[in-house]
Amino acid sequence: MRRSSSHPTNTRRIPAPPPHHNRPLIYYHRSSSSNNNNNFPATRNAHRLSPNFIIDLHLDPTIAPSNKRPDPNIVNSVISQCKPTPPPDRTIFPTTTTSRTKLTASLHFQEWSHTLNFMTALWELRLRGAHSFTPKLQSHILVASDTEELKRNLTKKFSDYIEGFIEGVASNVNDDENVVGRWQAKVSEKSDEIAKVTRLLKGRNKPRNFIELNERKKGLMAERDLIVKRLREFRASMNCILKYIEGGREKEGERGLEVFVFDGEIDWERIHRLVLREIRRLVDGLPIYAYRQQILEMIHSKQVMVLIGETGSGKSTQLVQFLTDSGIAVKESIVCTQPRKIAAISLADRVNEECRGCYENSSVMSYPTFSSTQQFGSNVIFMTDHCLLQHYMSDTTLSGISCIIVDEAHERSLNTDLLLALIRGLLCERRDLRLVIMSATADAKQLSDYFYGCEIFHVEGRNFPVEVRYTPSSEGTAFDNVSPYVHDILRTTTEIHKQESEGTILAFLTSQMEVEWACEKFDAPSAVALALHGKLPFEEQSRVFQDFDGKKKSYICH
Ligand SMILES: Nc1ncnc2c1ncn2[C@@H]1O[C@H](COP(=O)(O)OP(=O)(O)OP(=O)(O)O)[C@@H](O)[C@H]1O
Repeated sequence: MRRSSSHPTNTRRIPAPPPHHNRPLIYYHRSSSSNNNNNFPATRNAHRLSPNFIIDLHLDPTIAPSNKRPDPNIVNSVISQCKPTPPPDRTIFPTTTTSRTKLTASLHFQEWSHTLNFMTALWELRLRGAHSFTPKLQSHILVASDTEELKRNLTKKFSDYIEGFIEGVASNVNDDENVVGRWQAKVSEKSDEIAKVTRLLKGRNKPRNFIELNERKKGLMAERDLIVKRLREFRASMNCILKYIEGGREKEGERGLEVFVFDGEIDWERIHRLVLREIRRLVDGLPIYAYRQQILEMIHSKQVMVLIGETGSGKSTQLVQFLTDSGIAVKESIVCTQPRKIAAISLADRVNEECRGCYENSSVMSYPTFSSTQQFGSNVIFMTDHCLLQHYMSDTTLSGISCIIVDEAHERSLNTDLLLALIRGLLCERRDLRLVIMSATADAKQLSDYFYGCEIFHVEGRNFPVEVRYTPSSEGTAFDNVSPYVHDILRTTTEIHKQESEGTILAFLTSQMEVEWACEKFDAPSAVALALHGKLPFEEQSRVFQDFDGKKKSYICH
């Protein structure tokens, strides 16, 4: 039978804890140079007890800048919100924060029941968005049933939280978080519109109106289908997490390929990050998200596939994450090649940002240039196709790689084509190696024919309204040694910046000289012009990602 809150079997029992305080006692760790090297103020030593349990509160260093000492008031406010749970016997704030994960405070307890309540309350508050600390338990008295009890409590909290999202009811999530509810409302809205258009189609229409209405209906149905698919993906992922934390419980319906493969003890911090990333994916609504399970099923069952999706559909940033989550990179790396260094670096940065806390540190890397010392130790590596070719030269089996994604295949550069030809030869030798050829516009049939008639998967994209504006050309011939059209582009770019309060402009010119001239002449107080062409050194190219005091940007490209 479950024993009461104390631990009668504890032979190291120390003096009884002080009565519970209304407010926690607060101590600061002293530096090691202090005369009193026991870390507690001498006057308080009477209260000092070796704690049976410690809850360390860690803060993600990416949330709190590393040079800033955590504010004790924030911790105290969190502690006060954990009421009616008894507060810790002692709270200690470290004075230095050098670790990668910031230790913000240590909460000391003597009683297991108080520790359990506190841990549960802390996680509940975090799930409600009240704080960003990760509570980590240190137990000086190891009792197996304690661990089980804590796991049961946290499983219940997390299950309620996740089920709140799945159902799309705001019982456990607030209105802002009720993203499923909002998308479901959108599905109903689209269905109503479809019904309205269907009624109009049944009436008398001129042929032109009929065609327009029919097109509108098709568009609405495609939009609704995409939302329904995204919701299905979201539920599949949430069910997968639920199944894991609840120890293999099958959820009714919606069984498909496991989108997450879990291993070992539950890491609650990671689970929370995964849930938050799924919510973000649902909110962002990238088209590829709607096809995640279909794509994964194809990649897991076939060795090669061609993936075609419109620009911005999420191919480069999402596919590597889907594959990592589904377990393809457990032992070996997924390599995604890019034709340009800047793309390899910026994609790695972006993916790292999106999946912060979902994988181990250094799980996503970029190798923009080749080095013979490079290892395939990360889950995902973005590299230039040239870099992968160099690796092939030193190891023609490409050991350490489980999946190669050749991105931007339509560019058909010498490196890309050579790489594809070499991988084609390797596929017969390494039956475990998978290849995905990705592009927005490549000739999919040609690529499929070359790769033994492999499957082609199309990701239907989102359409955005495009407004075409014609600018009357400047009269006369070239002046200032540049063509009149460059003056026109400069004038139009400046005008758009004056009219629009936000947004970035991409302008394409035909030579490096024109780009440099345009950047020099660009003059709009609220914006900066940044050159982007292949001959720029990498540091200069990277300027496009910098922030210029919140000013809008124009990328003048060649
Ligand atoms: N560095 C970034 N900063 C902000 N948003 C980004 C960044 N990179 C990508 N995104 C967002 O992610 C979305 C998907 O980008 P991604 O590169 O995965 O698309 P894609 O289908 O590979 O496009 P393309 O065919 O042009 O390579 C973009 O529409 C954009 O909203």
